[in-house]
Amino acid sequence: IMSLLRQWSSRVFSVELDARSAPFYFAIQESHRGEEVPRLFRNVQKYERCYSVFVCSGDRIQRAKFYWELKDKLQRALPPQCDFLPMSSFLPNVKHSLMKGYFVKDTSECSSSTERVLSDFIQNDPVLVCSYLRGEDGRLWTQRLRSHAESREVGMSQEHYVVPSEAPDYHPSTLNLINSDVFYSFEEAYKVLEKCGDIIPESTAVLGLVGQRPQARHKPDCPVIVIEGLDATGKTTLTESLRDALGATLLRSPPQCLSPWRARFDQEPPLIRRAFYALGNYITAEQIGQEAMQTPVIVDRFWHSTAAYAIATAVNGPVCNLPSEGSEVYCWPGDLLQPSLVVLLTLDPEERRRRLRARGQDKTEEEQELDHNQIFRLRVEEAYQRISGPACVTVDASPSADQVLQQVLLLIRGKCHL
Ligand SMILES: Nc1ncnc2c1ncn2[C@@H]1O[C@H](COP(=O)(O)OP(=O)(O)O)[C@@H](O)[C@H]1O
Ligand SMILES: Nc1ccn([C@H]2C[C@H](O)[C@@H](COP(=O)(O)OP(=O)(O)O)O2)c(=O)n1
Repeated sequence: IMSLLRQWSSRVFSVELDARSAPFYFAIQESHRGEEVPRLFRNVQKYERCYSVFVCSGDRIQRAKFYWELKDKLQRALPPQCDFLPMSSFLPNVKHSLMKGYFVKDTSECSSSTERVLSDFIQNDPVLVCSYLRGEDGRLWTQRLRSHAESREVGMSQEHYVVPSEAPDYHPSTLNLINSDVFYSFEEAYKVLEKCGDIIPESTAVLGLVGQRPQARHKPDCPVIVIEGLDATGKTTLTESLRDALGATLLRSPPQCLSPWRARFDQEPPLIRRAFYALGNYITAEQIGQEAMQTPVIVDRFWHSTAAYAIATAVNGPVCNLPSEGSEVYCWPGDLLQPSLVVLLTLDPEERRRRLRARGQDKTEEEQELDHNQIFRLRVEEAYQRISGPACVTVDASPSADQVLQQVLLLIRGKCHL
């Protein structure tokens, strides 16, 4: 926390207004050089007060857990007139420098209850709280940092001016992706679940199924074909037909043996949830290695799904916020079995919705969000297509099931000499 406070004034702050617009960026500095007030603050009404709350200490599991619960905690404790916007603090373009929090706009008539709640948070929780204060002339804004450690930190109780800042080259939410949202080795994912043992007892059972480390990666004897795509694009239909047409073995990721724990890990923050899915791929890889000694193997979802959903969830806003094409974020893990072919089924949103309705099944929360949030769906699809080593081959899934099957069989025969 001390080193964090030392570099506080080099940090940039961003506040997300909604999924479609660019965030507001601002910085803080000791003296004012006549800069304009950032737009975020120009919109603040006279009677509103603003704060930000960041999670600042604990190990990374504790920080992830605390941030995951923070909005609910704040919402329960603060007056109902408070609005919350997702906020970040980061060192521009410096990996792993992202801290997450919330920007709170308080429109209640009296500030005392909000102040009391925030003081309690500062005393009892691993948070840093900033208050934003409007200067006498109504134009300048200052940020005052308050934390449990403040009394011990010289200089941090002083106020800093809030000034506009340019958008960084990399969207802040891309800074912490590696080994927090997407895992590039068995070891990194394993470590996360190992550290969760005391707070999530189910982790131990999962680690028991995973084994110690993946077998040395060797090229399977028979072709391994992965089918990817959003929910209801026709993966189940196609993978079952491929199994029958090729006399293949059908596997899926996460594997069947993890299904008792999937719902449990779906409730956890991304760090833990994504580590669970990453380990699922290594279990499936083990099964693929076994089966592909005898028959071709068809796999329903694999690493493309794990990485694409993780990246698209971690990065907010329009597709241009994603890490650019060619970024290391899209590279296949060095220790994970590589399929011979990955097919991505795509479908226009209207037809996908029709198939979802026709199936009439319950959807995962994330899939419901896909329905509501067109931009999220676009991010997932774009991330799918940026992953390399192996890259996916896109197939339009709107023709009849048999036509899609024939098209994919052609691809397989071309690529895998079956
Ligand atoms: N090519 C297709 N044309 C029309 N309907 C399809 C096609 N493929 C699948 N379906 C139907 O769409 C729904 C979703 O397909 P499914 O294979 O379960 O998708 P997923 O496994 O990707 O979620 C099912 O009701 C299925 O019968
Ligand atoms: N190999 C996999 C498979 C799924 N996931 C994650 C990605 C999404 O959060 C969900 C999507 O799973 P969902 O159950 O909706 O998909 P299906 O209905 O099985 O097609 O699972 C993953 O991370 N890695």
